[in-house]
Amino acid sequence: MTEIIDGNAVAEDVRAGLTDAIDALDDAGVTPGLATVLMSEDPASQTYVSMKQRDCEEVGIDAFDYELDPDAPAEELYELIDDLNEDDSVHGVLVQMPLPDHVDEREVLRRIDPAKDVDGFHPENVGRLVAGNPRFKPCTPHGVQKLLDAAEVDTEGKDVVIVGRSNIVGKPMANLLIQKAEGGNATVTVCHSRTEDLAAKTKQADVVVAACGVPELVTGEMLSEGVVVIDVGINRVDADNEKGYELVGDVEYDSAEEKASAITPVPGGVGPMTRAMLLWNTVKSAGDAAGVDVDLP
Ligand SMILES: Nc1nc2c(c(=O)[nH]1)N[C@@H](CN(C=O)c1ccc(C(=O)N[C@@H](CCC(=O)O)C(=O)O)cc1)CN2
Repeated sequence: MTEIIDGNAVAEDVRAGLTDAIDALDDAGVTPGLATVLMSEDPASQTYVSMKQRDCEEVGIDAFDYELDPDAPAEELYELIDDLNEDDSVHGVLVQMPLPDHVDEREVLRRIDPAKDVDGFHPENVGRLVAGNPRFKPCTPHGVQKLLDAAEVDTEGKDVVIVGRSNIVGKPMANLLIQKAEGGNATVTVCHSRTEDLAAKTKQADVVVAACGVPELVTGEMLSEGVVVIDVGINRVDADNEKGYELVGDVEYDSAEEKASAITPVPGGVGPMTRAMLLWNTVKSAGDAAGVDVDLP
């Protein structure tokens, strides 16, 4: 029997577990605040940002929403970040990716105060993660860790194959999984578009994390019996329904499920965890700023 790892349920547990920390901060006169910055008309990005704002309101985090015209000069975004860095009611600054081509993503990430970088993308925070001393774990890989814990998947000594080498998922995921403390003690292989014979790599894996952004790239044929499959992909593909699209992962679900001992669905797998861990990081940031020792789930 394959276990379907329910990301909505695990995310709900994380949100419920944050209540004590938010109450403790409230007792200290602090309300955690998250600023989201959207500079895109991409419908998926707009959906994710509204979901993040709704999540904040649900748990008692102040959501400050900023939308910039995608054609606005990059300086407008840089100045907004500078202002948010100075604002004491803001504990987390999130700039939704991807950004328009004329904006220098590296400059944006460098500009965010590392103490408010709840995405964990600032070079200082990337360095801390690689060194095994993370301030903020990036939300998606952190969410994947929580899903593995919830499904009681122990990665210690296991072969984990990550398909995808993005800065948002593949690279930080690999760094977390190889670590001892709060990591996974796993043997990690990172595959990408130039990997020769991808199936040979995925077939020898105990756990496959698919995060390449290619719809249904990983099929059951490429997996071994009993594998744990974590599907990070969320691709909108054209469909003859009301929305005009459906969401599919980077894994071909039906064939993979036949082989897997546990698998995450799309939607309802990793996506909700990305959002839950953003709340987690924002509450941590507020605690750090206020010098309040909060108990995080
Ligand atoms: N600044 C950031 N930008 C982006 C990140 C990020 O972590 N920080 N990650 C991705 C997308 N992402 C977060 O913004 C994200 C993706 C998916 C979901 C989600 O809840 N998905 C739902 C389905 C939602 C839908 O109906 O479309 C699910 O999988 O069940 C949340 C966040 C890129 N940018």
